[in-house]
Amino acid sequence: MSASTDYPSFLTPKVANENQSHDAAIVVFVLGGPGSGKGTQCQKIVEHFGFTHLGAGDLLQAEIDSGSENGAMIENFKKEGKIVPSEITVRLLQQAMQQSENKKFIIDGFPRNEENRAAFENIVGIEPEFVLFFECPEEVLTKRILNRNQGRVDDNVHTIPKRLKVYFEQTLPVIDHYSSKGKVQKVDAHRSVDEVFEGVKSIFCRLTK
Ligand SMILES: Nc1ncnc2c1ncn2[C@@H]1O[C@H](COP(=O)(O)OP(=O)(O)OP(=O)(O)O)[C@@H](O)[C@H]1O
Ligand SMILES: Nc1ccn([C@H]2C[C@H](O)[C@@H](COP(=O)(O)O)O2)c(=O)n1
Ligand SMILES: [Mg+2]
Repeated sequence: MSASTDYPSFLTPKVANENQSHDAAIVVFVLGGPGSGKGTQCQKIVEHFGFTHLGAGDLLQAEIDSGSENGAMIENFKKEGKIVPSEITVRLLQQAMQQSENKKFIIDGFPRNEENRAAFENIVGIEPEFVLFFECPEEVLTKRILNRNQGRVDDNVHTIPKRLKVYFEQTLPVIDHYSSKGKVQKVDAHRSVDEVFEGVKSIFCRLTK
């Protein structure tokens, strides 16, 4: 799969159920622990497969930066490693999807908990095509985050354990949910960026058959 115009067949818009029209969006959720490489790999997926990348955390950060009325509350949740109320995050995702001319989205860092998942289902009404899951040991996650150096308010020894706790207690059950529906595509993320992307590519290519 080389050019971004060379889309695999599963990306062709289709009618998933009676509530979805022919031009319904295609959604892939991207999950994994904090620092597992979701954002890094999403950039590469965009380049190779022509998706639009929507980072839930990035959209929330943009709300903070814009000085919106919810900004201070969102920043507090982020500092404490907590999940922002789903209605806010889902509305931001929905707006970004509606404003995009693309209909193929990788949604990174979402759904982080059961409330996120239910809100997306109720408000947006689209089931993910599949869920890409980056699996990585906890100690590697911590090292990567502490080395990230991007000035994030949550990349510190106070917040990292809280983020990991939320991941294990709230996000893994969401992954289990999709796993029980046969929708999870797991990738070993404890390898180099290029090796991880080889795994990602093979998943996209396999799903075209
Ligand atoms: N395969 C890899 N090997 C080593 N370092 C990596 C790898 N993938 C990403 N990194 C680095 O690890 C850090 C975290 O990566 P990234 O920001 O992509 O993770 P993330 O899953 O989006 O994290 P978060 O959930 O906190 O947003 C970055 O500094 C990135 O450059
Ligand atoms: N579905 C989401 C995604 C993110 N957040 C908040 C809490 C996270 O710690 C922070 C950063 O997200 P990341 O960039 O690590 O994906 O944003 C949330 O509340 N709900
Ligand atoms: Mg990220």
